[in-house]
Amino acid sequence: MRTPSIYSQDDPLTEALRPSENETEAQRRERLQEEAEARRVSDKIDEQLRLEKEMLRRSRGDVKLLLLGQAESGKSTLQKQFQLMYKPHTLDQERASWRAVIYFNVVRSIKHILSTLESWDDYIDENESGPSRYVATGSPSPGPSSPIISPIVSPHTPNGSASRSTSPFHPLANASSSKSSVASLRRRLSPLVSADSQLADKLSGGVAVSGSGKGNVFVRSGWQARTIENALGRRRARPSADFGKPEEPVQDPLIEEIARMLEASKEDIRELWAHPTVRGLIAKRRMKLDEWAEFFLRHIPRIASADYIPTTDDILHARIQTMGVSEHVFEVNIHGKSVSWHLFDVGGARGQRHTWVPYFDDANAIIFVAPISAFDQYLEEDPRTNRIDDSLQLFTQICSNPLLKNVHLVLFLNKTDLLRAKLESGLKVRKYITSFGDRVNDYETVVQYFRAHFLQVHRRNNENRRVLYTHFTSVVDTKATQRIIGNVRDSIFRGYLQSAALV
Ligand SMILES: Nc1nc2c(ncn2[C@@H]2O[C@H](COP(=O)(O)OP(=O)(O)OP(=O)(O)O)[C@@H](O)[C@H]2O)c(=O)[nH]1
Ligand SMILES: [Mg+2]
Repeated sequence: MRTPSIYSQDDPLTEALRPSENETEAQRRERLQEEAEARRVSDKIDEQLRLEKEMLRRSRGDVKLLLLGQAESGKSTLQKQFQLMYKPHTLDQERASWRAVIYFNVVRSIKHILSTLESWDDYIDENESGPSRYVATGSPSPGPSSPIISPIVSPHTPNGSASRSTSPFHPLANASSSKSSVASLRRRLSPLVSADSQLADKLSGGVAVSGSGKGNVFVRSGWQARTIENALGRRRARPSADFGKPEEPVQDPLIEEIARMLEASKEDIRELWAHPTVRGLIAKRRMKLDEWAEFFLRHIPRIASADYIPTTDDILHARIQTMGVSEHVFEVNIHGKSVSWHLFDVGGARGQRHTWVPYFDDANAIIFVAPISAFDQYLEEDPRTNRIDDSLQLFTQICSNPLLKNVHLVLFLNKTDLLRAKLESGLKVRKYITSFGDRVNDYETVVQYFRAHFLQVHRRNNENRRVLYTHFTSVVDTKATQRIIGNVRDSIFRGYLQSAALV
């Protein structure tokens, strides 16, 4: 009896390949061997096809969520909140790496304070006097083309410091007694300040990015593992029982040196921060500090201590610009079913926005983050453009983009904590946005005013009659943000199931 063969009875090819009647025993063994090999290869191909199909099916089931918005709007901070919610142990593992970013934020802030003080000192030396009106430096600028709101052109120079005012209310006018103390603080802090560029190089891997604003440091996805640990070429071995515990601080020589300098300068930094001249400049808004600068300088005794490990709150306040697009994957449990969510956190500066487009094709949802505290701020990349107006223009582009017409759209009107603080400190919206007019300058009126502008943009660019979900947020507030993330997750998933049912 013949050994079962892979050849079928009715197939013409099989018929052609059928072994001859007078096949020898050796030929038969060889043929069976070849058939077994062919079967093995065929099974392997089948298995590969099956796996590919399964992967395709699974990837079709994944949710792709883009975080969009201008630079400093809070996208990466929101991403950290997702990480905290769905992969908290990974934040613990990278906790020590954030020390370098926070040191960098502190050093840059001190540098900014000292250089602003220097520019006012120069003014004092020149001993000018004149009308108390801000004048924008550089060539006269017409402002952005067709703004959506009516912002006033920036009164500030691109580096964020006020242009030289000739105000008789000069904040240093009565501060000559503290002037020498500023000079000695500057001298004592100069070694720390000059470490700024080395720190920047360490974080960015020496990559300078043009056309993206401040000249701040950009980092690519996964920098925590690459830049700090790989720079050392080693990672501290940990017993497996320690898995998931906070990472041991990595002994990077530069970071340790800066930690030492910070500890030695702790008192000087505290003194500089509390200095009446600095207080005066800040109160009179002649010195504008980044939000994170205020947060970290307030906590300097803790941050400058030798055994400092960043808290979760510190990590949420740390500032580092995103370069390109970085993907974060989370397993999200919905109704007992685990679904992979791919979160794409993008760089929001103008020079980075072209990198978003390849991700538009298969996005399911967008969270557009707009910082509504920024009504008195201007783009670093283009100091003529009011930041709220830039957000509205960007939101118009997103709402009207044909590639995104079926995407579930969520709007975060963010930094409401900072907005509230600005309004409470007496800052007037109409000073920066003339169309605000004589409305009441309180929190509720202002947030509804900005919300109405975003809703109007959406209404005017809404052929598909999709719903816009809006939330007032402060994404550094973990408890409130996690509740909102829960809501957003459910609404995105409902929208996602509906669109899947239509396919
Ligand atoms: N107080 C306060 N600070 C916030 C809020 N959202 C973000 N921040 C801070 O604002 C800074 C900028 O936030 P990021 O999340 O880095 O901004 P981004 O949108 O990712 O910026 P790019 O990566 O440049 O596009 C960080 O220092 C955050 O801690 C908020 O709601 N309130
Ligand atoms: Mg970012």
